[in-house]
Amino acid sequence: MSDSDAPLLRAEGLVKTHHGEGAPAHAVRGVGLRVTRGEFVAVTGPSGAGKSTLLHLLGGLQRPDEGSIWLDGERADGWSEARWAVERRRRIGIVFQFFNLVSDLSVADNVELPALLAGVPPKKARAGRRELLAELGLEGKERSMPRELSGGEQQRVALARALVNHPPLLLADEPAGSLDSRGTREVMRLLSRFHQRGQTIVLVTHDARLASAADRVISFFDGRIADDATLDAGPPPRRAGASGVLELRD
Ligand SMILES: Nc1ncnc2c1ncn2[C@@H]1O[C@H](COP(=O)(O)OP(=O)(O)OP(=O)(O)O)[C@@H](O)[C@H]1O
Repeated sequence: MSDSDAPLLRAEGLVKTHHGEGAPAHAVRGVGLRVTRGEFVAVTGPSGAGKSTLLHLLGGLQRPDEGSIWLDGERADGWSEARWAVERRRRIGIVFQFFNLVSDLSVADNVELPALLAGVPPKKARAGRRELLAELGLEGKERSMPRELSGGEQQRVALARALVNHPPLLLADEPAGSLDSRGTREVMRLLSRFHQRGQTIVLVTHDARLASAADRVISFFDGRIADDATLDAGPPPRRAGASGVLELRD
């Protein structure tokens, strides 16, 4: 159930300690966060600060030791694995640094899969996949396998897969972390474009340039929020072209 007055995402008092082989890693040490609909929030900070752990908690990929998470006003931290899996198909799209595409499925099948798993009729899933891949400049690559694509192309496929069910929330974990500067610019441009259309985004990155695409930057340090700043709005996100018609800014 959706509560339109609630922030799209809210977390309170999140704590997560990893117990590996060495000393416990106190990755997230008491974090509260609210993300409203339409925001583009970047979480930046040095390596090991706990950014990815935070994102994994917000997407239900890891469980907090303490604290609570609400999605659309609904308490989410008690959800089962199965429920989180359903919600990651419907309401939370995620992109990762290393794309995590299914290597033995074609580009088309990778993108269609979450739609089919969510119960979208095959014809509609196909149409959604076609539209997104065309929009992302991948219409000629539908039958390709992920290994036949460049890193930048694979990340665009991953973005299409994350957005095929039109989730209100997109989480991105270092989406340009394994790309060259051209790929990074492309990811930045695409995230900005989807944000301009109203997509809510939480982006984890240590790349200040990528973070500058966001309208709010949270600095994460040693498992805590050190700073939370709304950036200048800058130029308006849409401008009138020569025809007077509003165009997306690239
Ligand atoms: N699965 C895990 N098991 C044990 N320790 C972990 C695990 N995941 C993360 N850590 C530790 O938790 C701390 C925070 O890691 P995390 O990956 O969240 O930081 P980060 O800010 O995303 O770093 P980076 O920018 O390098 O990805 C680090 O000390 C890391 O070594």
